Amino acid sequence: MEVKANGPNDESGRIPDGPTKGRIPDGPTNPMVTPLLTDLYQFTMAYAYWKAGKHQERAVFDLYFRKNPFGGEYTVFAGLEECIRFIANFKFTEDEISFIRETLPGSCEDGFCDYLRGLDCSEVELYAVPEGSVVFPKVPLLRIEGPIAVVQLLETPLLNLVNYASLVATNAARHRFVAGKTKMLLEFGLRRAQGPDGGIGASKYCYIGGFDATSNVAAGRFFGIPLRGTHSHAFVSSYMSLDEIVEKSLQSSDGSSSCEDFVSLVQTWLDKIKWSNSLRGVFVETNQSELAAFTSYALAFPNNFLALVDTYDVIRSGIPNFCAVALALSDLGYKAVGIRLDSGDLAYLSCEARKFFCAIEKEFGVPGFGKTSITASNDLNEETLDALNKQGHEVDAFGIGTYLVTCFTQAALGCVFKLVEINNQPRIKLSEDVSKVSIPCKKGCFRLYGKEGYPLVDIMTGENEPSPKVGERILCRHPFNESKRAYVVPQKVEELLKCYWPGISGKAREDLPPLKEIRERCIKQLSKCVLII
Ligand SMILES: Nc1ncnc2c1ncn2[C@@H]1O[C@H](COP(=O)(O)OP(=O)(O)OP(=O)(O)O)[C@@H](O)[C@H]1O
Ligand SMILES: O=P(O)(O)OC[C@H]1O[C@H](OP(=O)(O)OP(=O)(O)O)[C@H](O)[C@@H]1O
Ligand SMILES: O=C(O)c1cccnc1
Ligand SMILES: [Mg+2]
Repeated sequence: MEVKANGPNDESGRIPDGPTKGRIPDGPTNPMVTPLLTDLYQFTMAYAYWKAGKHQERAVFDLYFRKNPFGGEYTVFAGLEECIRFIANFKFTEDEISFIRETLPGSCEDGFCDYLRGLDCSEVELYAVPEGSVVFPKVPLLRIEGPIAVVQLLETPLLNLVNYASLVATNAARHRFVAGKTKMLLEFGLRRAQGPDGGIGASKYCYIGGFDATSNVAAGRFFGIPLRGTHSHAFVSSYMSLDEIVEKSLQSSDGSSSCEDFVSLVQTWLDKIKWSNSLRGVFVETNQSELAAFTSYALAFPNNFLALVDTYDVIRSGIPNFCAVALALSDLGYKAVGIRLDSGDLAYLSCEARKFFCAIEKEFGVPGFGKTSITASNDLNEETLDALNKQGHEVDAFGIGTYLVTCFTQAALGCVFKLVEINNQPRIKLSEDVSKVSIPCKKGCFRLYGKEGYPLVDIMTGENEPSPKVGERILCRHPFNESKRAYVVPQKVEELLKCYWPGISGKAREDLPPLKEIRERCIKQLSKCVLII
């Protein structure tokens, strides 16, 4: 079979949405993902297998995790597309083979280099749970079967591609759960992420986990994730006074007229607000450099005016200044987007901002002004979101960075890759810690659904055991806890492991869906699971 070298199929170099049926998937998104992105011991074992003439023995490995992260009850599986891109394009370059020859401790026979030269994943079969699925401990996310030496080489990269992806997608899903369905969630983590791949991966997998958009421009381009952003404190503090604004004219939104001095219009509005019945006394003099920054930003983006209002004083300066600019825009037919709060008591300030907006709507008869959007950011995480909910707040969108992308509360998911069968013989890894004992045999994995269409339980069966059947009672036993067992009569049985890489077996291959579909799967599954947790 023909296997393509790393790199996208698309000649423009763009990463397309997802490979179509029958086509060799493009190479990994990150060009550092090569056959050398593995641990040295995979190569020493591969060499020893080869030397012993054992390398072609057919092995089955399961990739799974042992415990849900963040002390939670579920995990979102992510990273599959990158795994398939990797194995579909698995091929050593001459340079890589030379490096391995020099690197292996002691001697490395030429025959092994010839073996590596001819190696690809055509004899490998990879079955997986669809990406974006809600998954549970011990049930394989991937089942990889093939000649033991090559599958051994895949262990580390597959774990690398699945572990963080699933962890951060789960973290995103948890933030979504606390924030609620109606809030806009923005991933702002690139500056705090663990390097470029951590940043790109976080943006992609937080989107799968239910975030709406990212500030990461590269991720927007690679994956088509919606891009959103505001501006920073630097933009505000870079201005000194309104005199700095030289080009003051602004056309109305329908192009029918032009305001020659938008700055004066803003000042007039600020005065009107200051002396209005309902807002008189709320503020005295606002910060004029902040007003200059807002005015200037509005002149640049009259259709997308969003202001960061906490550089000096949110209530006495930021909000009145924002409203003056927004009302001036409104005179010209534009609708301001909203504000961002990045410090202080976000619950209190968001409520005060909402009151101010509602007062403006009433006072000046601007329909919809009370609903002006409020974005909050600054070290947000599950706990702070929960605290804000409990206090009551008026935030419409949350921008979340550090805690989300670094998975601050749990460093790794802890997926493992275990040999469960070789030459059709089961294999087990024993441990004093019973939760670490591997579950032997090549398995079938099924999700059983109840009457209302809700998932009840995931069950693993030996490959040669009969599969669960709709309407037939089946005993489901916990693998390590004898007392946990239940009879289930499934109303629907879903086979969890699907063939994503058939090698040369001739089996049908599942399509890799576009990112949006993966995200929809995740959101749909979580809406069913979280109800019953
Ligand atoms: N009402 C609230 N309830 C619970 N946590 C909140 C609330 N408002 C803000 N927070 C959180 O409290 C923390 C405040 O942090 P910190 O004191 O470092 O920031 P700040 O002083 O407001 O802003 P900065 O230092 O960035 O100017 C942040 O994690 C923020 O998300
Ligand atoms: O707080 P996070 O969840 O990581 O979200 C991203 C943060 O990045 C930006 O500012 P930055 O933190 O760089 O500067 P600041 O702390 O002065 O706001 C932004 O204003 C957020 O505060
Ligand atoms: O656009 C923003 O407001 C933004 C982007 C990244 C980090 N903090 C904020
Ligand atoms: Mg910050």
